[in-house]
Amino acid sequence: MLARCAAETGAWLVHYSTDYVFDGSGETARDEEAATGPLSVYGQTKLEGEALIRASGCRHLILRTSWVYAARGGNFAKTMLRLAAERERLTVIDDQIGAPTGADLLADLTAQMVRTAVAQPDLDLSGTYHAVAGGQTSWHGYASFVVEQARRLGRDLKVQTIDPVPTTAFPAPAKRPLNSRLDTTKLQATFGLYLPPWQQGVERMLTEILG
Ligand SMILES: NC(=O)C1=CN([C@@H]2O[C@H](COP(=O)(O)OP(=O)(O)OC[C@H]3O[C@@H](n4cnc5c(N)ncnc54)[C@H](OP(=O)(O)O)[C@@H]3O)[C@@H](O)[C@H]2O)C=CC1
Ligand SMILES: Cc1cn([C@H]2C[C@H](O)[C@@H](COP(=O)(O)OP(=O)(O)O[C@H]3O[C@@H](C)C(=O)[C@@H](O)[C@H]3O)O2)c(=O)[nH]c1=O
Repeated sequence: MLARCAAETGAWLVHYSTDYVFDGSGETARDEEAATGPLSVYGQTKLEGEALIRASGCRHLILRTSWVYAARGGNFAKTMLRLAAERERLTVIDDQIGAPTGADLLADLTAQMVRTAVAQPDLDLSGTYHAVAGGQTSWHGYASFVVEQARRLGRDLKVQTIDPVPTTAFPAPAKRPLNSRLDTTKLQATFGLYLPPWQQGVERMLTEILG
């Protein structure tokens, strides 16, 4: 419906999509042209949303992102902080690889992209872009970084050990992709934007909530 309205009025539509549109095979970063293959209903419906937007003919920016966090609301980092305060031992998956991405970074990117797209209609910047922070890690690497930084910021945590475990040790009703690496070359080259390493944004969020 939003896409139809945007097509009728000539408005731009910004849509946030996900790494979960892919099947997570392999070990290299996927670009926007890579074949999709969602493993879950969530990924499938996100992919269908993308397709409907493209088919509507509206001008759009589809931003595929991953592992989103913010200072407000719930997220994986906050779950880890809570569990690390309660328990001596955590077990965290180390074979799913991706990039934690801050909602603030996404907001900045979106603002810049919309400004450029609207100012230069002849360039036809409508399309799909991978939008994640730089670098990569596992959920285990992410959790370890959060605990280390929280301690640096003076938080007293009970946790002594963070055990790395494979996905198979963490049964979940919805399957998650193992490889969530997204190649952001297109976004950076098209809009001249820099994507900082994921640690920078996570550090900033922790300083905001703990500092
Ligand atoms: N979290 C992640 O790691 C990732 C998320 N995304 C995408 O980002 C988007 C946001 O995800 P996330 O922040 O995790 O989701 P949340 O569930 O945390 O937030 C969804 C927000 O949408 C609002 N909302 C839901 N339904 C409606 C509706 N019918 N009308 C108006 N508002 C509505 C909710 O309002 P209320 O609080 O009032 O219910 C809530 O504020 C989704 O499209 C998701 O697919 C993509 C990649 C990664
Ligand atoms: C709580 C916990 C989770 N985990 C694992 C399970 C899971 O694979 C991973 C992250 O858990 P979450 O439930 O936060 O993950 P999840 O909700 O699947 O996160 C995803 O959300 C959707 C919206 C997206 O689009 C994705 O990009 C991604 O961010 O951490 C552990 O290994 N140990 C733990 O103690």
